Amino acid sequence: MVVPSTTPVALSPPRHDGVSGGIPTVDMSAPGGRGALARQVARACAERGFFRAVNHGVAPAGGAGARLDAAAAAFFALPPRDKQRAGPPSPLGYGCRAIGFNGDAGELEYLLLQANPAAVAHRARSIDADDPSRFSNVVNEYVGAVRQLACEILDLLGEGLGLKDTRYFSKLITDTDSDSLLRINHYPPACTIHKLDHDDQCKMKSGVRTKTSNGVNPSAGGRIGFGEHSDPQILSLLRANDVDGLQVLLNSEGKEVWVQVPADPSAFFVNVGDLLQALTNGKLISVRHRVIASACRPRLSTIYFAAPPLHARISALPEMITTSSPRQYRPFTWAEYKKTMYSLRLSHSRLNLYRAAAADDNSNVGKGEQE
Ligand SMILES: C=C1C[C@]23C[C@@]1(O)CC[C@H]2[C@@]12CC[C@H](O)[C@@](C)(C(=O)O1)[C@H]2[C@@H]3C(=O)O
Ligand SMILES: O=C(O)CCC(=O)C(=O)O
Ligand SMILES: [Fe+2]
Repeated sequence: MVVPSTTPVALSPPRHDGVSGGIPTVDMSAPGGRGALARQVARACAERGFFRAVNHGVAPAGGAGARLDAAAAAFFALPPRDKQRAGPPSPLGYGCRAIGFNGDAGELEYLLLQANPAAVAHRARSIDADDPSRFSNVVNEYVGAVRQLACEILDLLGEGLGLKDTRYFSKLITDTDSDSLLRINHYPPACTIHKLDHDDQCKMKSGVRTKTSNGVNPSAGGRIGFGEHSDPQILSLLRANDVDGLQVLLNSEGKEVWVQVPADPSAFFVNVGDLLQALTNGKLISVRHRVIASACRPRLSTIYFAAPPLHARISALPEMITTSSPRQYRPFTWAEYKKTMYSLRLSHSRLNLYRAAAADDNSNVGKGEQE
């Protein structure tokens, strides 16, 4: 059962195996050898669907990450009218408060970009009109670095799971037609004076109306920055500044509890997406997470969503299917899954619509079923 509260559980002290407060930490440069690292990554993704990657070698201080953060901060500091030129989100582009097409909303503004150079160059024209290549160079540099880390983690997973083709997952996301995204979220401070600024900013836009979202009452203790959901893609890599807000839904002694993820600007937070859960026949779990944006300072986060090409067939790998672990999901394409996901609310457990047992009855798939 989901604890119906925005108050997360307290953290417990670190365990000997790198798990602190239920959140595993993986040292990507640990000396223990590749086999041990692969097992650690696979274990974290199987037990939690989530881990904190440290010493990853990407975006060290002053590097690609810092340059992207500076470009993003400069964009979000622009007057509302200038930002609106990069919106409304289609779903790509600049968005303010409204998330997706079905009435979800959060206390944030964002840029959502297709993570390939041609698409970034095109979008940059409306994001940095003075010098579009300045913005696209910074984004492309970051995407190149973070994609490399995503591939490394996916290869470790391939090894840790004992796949015949250990590079199966990483090949999906390096295909030239890969449908990966980069999202930059800016959560304004929750303090009243700034909140008014943000209200003004969002009023400028198209007058999008939103239904109450996510089934969570923000007055129960926090402002919903980004409502509860799982990420639909293969793997997500998140980096944020030093402002807390991210929470993950973890299982603790048979109960589901929201756990606060302490901010760590030097780390990447890695989470398993729906497609990886389907490809591993449910062995790895697509973790549900959300952002409670109650801090008095702005939170800036950047998420790389590693995805396959639209035509990729998502079917559990043979090694993941055994007599004791029969096929859980029917095969589908990423294009088919995307269509379903855009017809649903943010919090929907959309992968359940593809359960093998439910496959004979496809009446709910892609028809905008609401929870
Ligand atoms: C409400 C929605 C927004 C979303 C598409 C969806 O219909 C359901 C999934 C949402 C999500 C969550 C993770 C990522 O932030 C995102 C870009 C994605 O791929 O799926 C968003 C979508 C979005 O904001 O467009
Ligand atoms: O902004 C964050 O910290 C997380 C947002 C998120 O989960 C998402 O954009 O999918
Ligand atoms: Fe997410």
